[in-house]
Amino acid sequence: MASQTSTDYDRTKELKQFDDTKAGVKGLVDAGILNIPKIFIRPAEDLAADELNTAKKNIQVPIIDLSDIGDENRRKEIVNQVRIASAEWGFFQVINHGIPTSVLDEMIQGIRLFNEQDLELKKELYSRDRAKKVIFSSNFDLFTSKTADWRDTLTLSFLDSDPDPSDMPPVCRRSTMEYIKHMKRLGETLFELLSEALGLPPDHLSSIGCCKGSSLHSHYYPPCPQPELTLGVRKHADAGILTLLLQNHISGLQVLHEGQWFDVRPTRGGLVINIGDLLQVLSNDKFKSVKHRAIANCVGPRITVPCFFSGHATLLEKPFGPIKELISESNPPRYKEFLLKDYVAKFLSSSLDNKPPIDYYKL
Ligand SMILES: O=C(O)CCC(=O)C(=O)O
Ligand SMILES: [Fe+2]
Repeated sequence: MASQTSTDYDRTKELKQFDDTKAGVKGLVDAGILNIPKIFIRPAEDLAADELNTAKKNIQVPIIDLSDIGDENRRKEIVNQVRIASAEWGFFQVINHGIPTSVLDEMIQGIRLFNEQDLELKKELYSRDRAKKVIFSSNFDLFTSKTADWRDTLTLSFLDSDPDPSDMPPVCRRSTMEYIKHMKRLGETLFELLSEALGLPPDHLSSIGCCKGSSLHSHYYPPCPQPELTLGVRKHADAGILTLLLQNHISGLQVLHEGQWFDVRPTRGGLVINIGDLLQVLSNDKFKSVKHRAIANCVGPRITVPCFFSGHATLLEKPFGPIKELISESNPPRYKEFLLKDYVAKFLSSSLDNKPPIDYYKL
C-alpha cells in the first residue's frame, strides 16, 4: 500500500527506511545531515499559517508556588490559582512542589545518557509493540501521521505496579526509579488541589481512579539543521487526565491561548502541569484541555519528561463522563457517557493529526 503525497516521492518507503535504522532522529543528526528528510517537512500551508501566528513573548502561563500548602489560608489561595489557571489556560507551572532539584536534574541527565549511549544498546529496545513495558522509538504514530516529529522517545508504561528496576535501561535506572516515586506523590497532591478547585472533596478525583494509569515518556529532541521546516511535536491536546512535564533548560513548548502561541519557558526546578482531554470531560468543560506543540531548535538536545495520568485500569469497563456532582439543570452535561476502552482504542488507532477521541462524545 503506497501512500504517496507526490509523484516523485514514496513516503511509506522513506518512513520504513528511517524506522529500520532504529537510530531515531538522533541517528540522522549523528550522520551529519544538513537537510532534513522530506518525511519531517511540514506542508507549505502549515508553514505559512505559522508566519502569521508568532508567540507573544511577554505573557507566561501562570506559575503557582506550592509552598506552605498545609496552611489553611495558603491552600485556599493555591486552590484558587489552580482553578483559574485550569479554566483559562489549561496549563500552569508549579514551583516549591517538594521534589528536590537534584532529582529533576538527575532524571534529565539519565535520559541524556540513555539517548547518547552506544546505539547498539538503544536498538535492543527499539519497538512499536505497545504491550511492552519499556520501549524506545521515534514517533509513536510514524506510519499514520502526515508529518513526522523531530524527536525520539523512551516510554515506560508500568508505573502503577511497583516497577521492577531490572526492566529499566541501566543508564537511567536509579534516576528514573527515584523520579517515579516523586511523580506519584505530586500527582496525589495535584489531584487533591484539582478536586477542591472543582468544589469537590479533596479525595474525589483520586477515589475515582484518576491518580492511576501513569506512564513516563522521556523525549529527546536533537538539534535540528532546519528547525523552521519541522516541529518537535505537532499541535495536539493530551488525551489522558493530567500531565506533569519536566523540561530541561531549552525552550520549545508552546501553548495555544486565545488563538496565539505562547512559549512555556522552563523555570528552574519547576514542572509544567496540564489538563488532559479526560479531565476536561470529568469537569464538564470547567477545566480546559488546551492544544500545545514543541518547536524544533537548532541547539539541543532539548529533553522533556511528561508523566501522563490516564486513569485506573478498572475505569476502562465503566461508563465515563462528567462528574455527576458537577451537573445541574443550569449546567447540563456537555458529553455523553462512553466506555474508556473505546476511547483508548480510538486514540491508539489514530494519529495526532486526526480528530481527537473526545470530539466523538461531545453533546
Ligand atoms: O516536550 C514537550 O515540551 C511537550 C511534550 C508533549 O506535549 C507530549 O508529549 O504530549
Ligand atoms: Fe502533550
